Amino acid sequence: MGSLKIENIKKSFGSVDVLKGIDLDVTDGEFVVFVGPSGCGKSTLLRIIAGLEDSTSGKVLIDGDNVGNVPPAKRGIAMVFQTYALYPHLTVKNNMSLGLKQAGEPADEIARRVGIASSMLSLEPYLERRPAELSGGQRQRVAIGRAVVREPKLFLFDEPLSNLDAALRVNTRLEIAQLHRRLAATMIYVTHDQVEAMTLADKIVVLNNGQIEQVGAPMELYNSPANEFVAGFIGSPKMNFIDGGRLGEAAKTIGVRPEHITVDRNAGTWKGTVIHAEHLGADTNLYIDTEKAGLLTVRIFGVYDAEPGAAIYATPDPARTYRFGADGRVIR
Ligand SMILES: Nc1ncnc2c1ncn2[C@@H]1O[C@H](COP(=O)(O)OP(=O)(O)OP(=O)(O)O)[C@@H](O)[C@H]1O
Repeated sequence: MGSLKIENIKKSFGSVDVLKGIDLDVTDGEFVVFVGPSGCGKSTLLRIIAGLEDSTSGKVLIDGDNVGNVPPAKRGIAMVFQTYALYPHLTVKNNMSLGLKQAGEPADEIARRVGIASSMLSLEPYLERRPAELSGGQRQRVAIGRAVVREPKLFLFDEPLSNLDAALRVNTRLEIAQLHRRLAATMIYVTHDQVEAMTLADKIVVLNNGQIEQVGAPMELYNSPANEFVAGFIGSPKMNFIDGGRLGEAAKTIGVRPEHITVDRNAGTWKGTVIHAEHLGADTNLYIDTEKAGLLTVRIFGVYDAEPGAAIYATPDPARTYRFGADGRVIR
């Protein structure tokens, strides 16, 4: 079991309110990702769940028990950090077993759990190596393995992939997704990378400035963002925001994603000029300066040849256009 409930968690550092009342329910087995811009309070919230930081007020309940006075080691959680935090003088095997030895687990049980974890994470060839003899991706797998052997109620990941290069990030992301499926464990994962959030999460919690902006399944946030912040944060390239006044609309802002605009050389809604084309192979990102709607990013599937300076028309899909009020909330 590994359910988590967070009730009205607030945290201030001196006069700075870093978390302003967070409520959240995580059910057993769920993969929940905290995402948000730098400094929004993601790591602080994770550290409060782990017990590494005290909240100023509010409650954390794990499997229904208030863990306010329970030290980190007794909360049934295992945490994986960005920096791996491995012991440099211990072998991979001993890095993974140390916590269990300290907890007094019998040797055969330790061997069994290390065996399972190292096979799951393809670490068998490296068990006798020290961290310095491993690549960054392998080190992070050891750190994850060390968490797995503890069989925790809750896994907490604090930006575990951010020190890896792009290719390794994709591989390790896949491994974490598979691990979640195999263990059916509850995982809480912090990242500022919205692609990681979209691909891993059952449920995404979008944080901004110490508050939750929206909680929902990845496609729910993509299709039905509650407000301008979430609309702009989820999706890449970012949603285009156009001043409603420019378009003669009552809404303060009109939003349309780059992939929901089509282009044509001869006719369309907004006449403009190609500023730049980015050829990504599978898609093309076009930057178009339009008279009516200003600068737009348009994502076209496939190759699209467009010379800077060429005249072009952009047409938004009216069914995929969002309207936001002065308070930033979506108008339905
Ligand atoms: N010990 C501390 N003392 C004072 N301020 C702190 C402390 N720890 C964090 N903060 C501040 O709290 C805010 C939230 O920090 P936190 O690390 O939770 O953000 P984050 O969303 O995880 O950011 P990042 O993505 O950059 O890691 C920041 O403004 C940070 O400067």
